[in-house]
Amino acid sequence: MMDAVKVGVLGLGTVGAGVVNLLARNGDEIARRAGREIRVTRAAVRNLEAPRECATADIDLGTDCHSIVTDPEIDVVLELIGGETEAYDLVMAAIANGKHVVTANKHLIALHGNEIFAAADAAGVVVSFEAAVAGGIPIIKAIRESLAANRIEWVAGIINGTGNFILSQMNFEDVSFDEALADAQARGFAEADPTFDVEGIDAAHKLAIIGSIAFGIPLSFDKIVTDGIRRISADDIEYAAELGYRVKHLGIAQRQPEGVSMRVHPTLVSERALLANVEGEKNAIMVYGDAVGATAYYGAGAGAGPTASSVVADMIDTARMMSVDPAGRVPHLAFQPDQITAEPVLGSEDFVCGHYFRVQVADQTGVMAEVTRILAERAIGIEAILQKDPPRDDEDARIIIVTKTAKEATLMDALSHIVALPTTRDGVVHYRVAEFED
Ligand SMILES: NC(=O)c1ccc[n+]([C@@H]2O[C@H](COP(=O)([O-])OP(=O)(O)OC[C@H]3O[C@@H](n4cnc5c(N)ncnc54)[C@H](O)[C@@H]3O)[C@@H](O)[C@H]2O)c1
Ligand SMILES: N[C@@H](CCO)C(=O)O
Ligand code: NA
Repeated sequence: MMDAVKVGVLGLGTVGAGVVNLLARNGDEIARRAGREIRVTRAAVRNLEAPRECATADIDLGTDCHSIVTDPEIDVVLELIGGETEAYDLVMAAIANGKHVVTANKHLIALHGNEIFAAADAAGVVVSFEAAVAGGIPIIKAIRESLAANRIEWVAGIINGTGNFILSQMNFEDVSFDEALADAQARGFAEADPTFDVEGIDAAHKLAIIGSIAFGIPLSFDKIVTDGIRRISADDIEYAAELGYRVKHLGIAQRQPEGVSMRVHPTLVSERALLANVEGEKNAIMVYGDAVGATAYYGAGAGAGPTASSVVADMIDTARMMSVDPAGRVPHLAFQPDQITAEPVLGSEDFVCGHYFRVQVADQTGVMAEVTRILAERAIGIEAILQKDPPRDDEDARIIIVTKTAKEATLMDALSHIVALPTTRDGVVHYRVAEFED
């Protein structure tokens, strides 16, 4: 066997400790797969006295990340400190020093990946990031390699475990949003700053990576339409259920007639669809390729073991292709770097999908006819209608409508006219609807 691959780890928290433990447990078998031992020789931590979830007796432990990324003895750097600025400086320094890098940091890759991969290509090193999207689910490898023969039409998934956990708790356990979030934090799924989970930012980081490797476009985090789960009400979850839908928080990257749409938002999904039935902190992603059709990937999107599973798989890949001519390696963003082309990324006004909306109106004859006339004038078809009494008010009625596919700008124009009717009492609640072929 060849010499051991020497690994320096930055950050020994949940994922870092998970990696050390996994290598300790399965190291022999991993070496049989990789063709050489993968050995963590150094690690940098913030506080040497803090308790660790892994054994460190065989690791040279220090507090200076920079001395690891510049150490001539280190072959591969694992960036597991998280965050944006410091991680960026360390990863760029590691690349400049000829190190291969493995990271679980979606924030870093989504915002700085274009620059990081260009630097890595120029230096002849590899930066791997399977753990950054959907933790233990091998979705990067699936899209980048296994589906490489396809023109990918769309990818849709539950890619934030915390958000899905909160929605499931609200749905089945009848707990409040804040209780469910506190539970997710206690269980260790939530980001250090949980607004990243709740506002959809974490999912948008992951979707930027998915969209890029699916369509061969640059990472475009700033163009993703992003909406979180805070505004989802128990009433709408109930009305949606009556109409045969579940409200899920999805990331969707889709080819549309005028470009690609990339969006993260609460979405009504048919209760029969696979994605509607993914509960708790689990992640699931569907990828539709023109040759293969719809494919689905399900599993743990977070946690020490699942995330370490992807980090170590990337280390095995790295160990195998360290000796391979860089031109023969799998490109970072799935397409050859000179073949990545910027396609128009659509704004929400250009999205074409079904829509759910709820509006409160005076409970009088003719009001429903007015609302449906406004939709018909714009050729917006109706899929389903529900009328409900609002809580604590018997003079009003709530109208809930699910439309057929319509351009969002057209729907918004209709809603502005509906809001302007003298019989409309209250603002409009609006969600997008998706139908996925399983
Ligand atoms: N935990 C998960 O389930 C999960 C899943 C997928 C991806 N990730 C990503 O993996 C990365 C690590 O996440 P985590 O959950 O292990 O976080 P964590 O907070 O448990 O661990 C990070 C560790 O890095 C240390 N650290 C921070 N700055 C440092 C520095 N300058 N020098 C030395 N040590 C430093 C912290 O003290 C901490 O122990 C993040 O990018 C995260 O988004 C985590
Ligand atoms: N906070 C993230 C962790 C995994 O990326 C989630 O809940 O999915
Ligand atoms: Na993954």
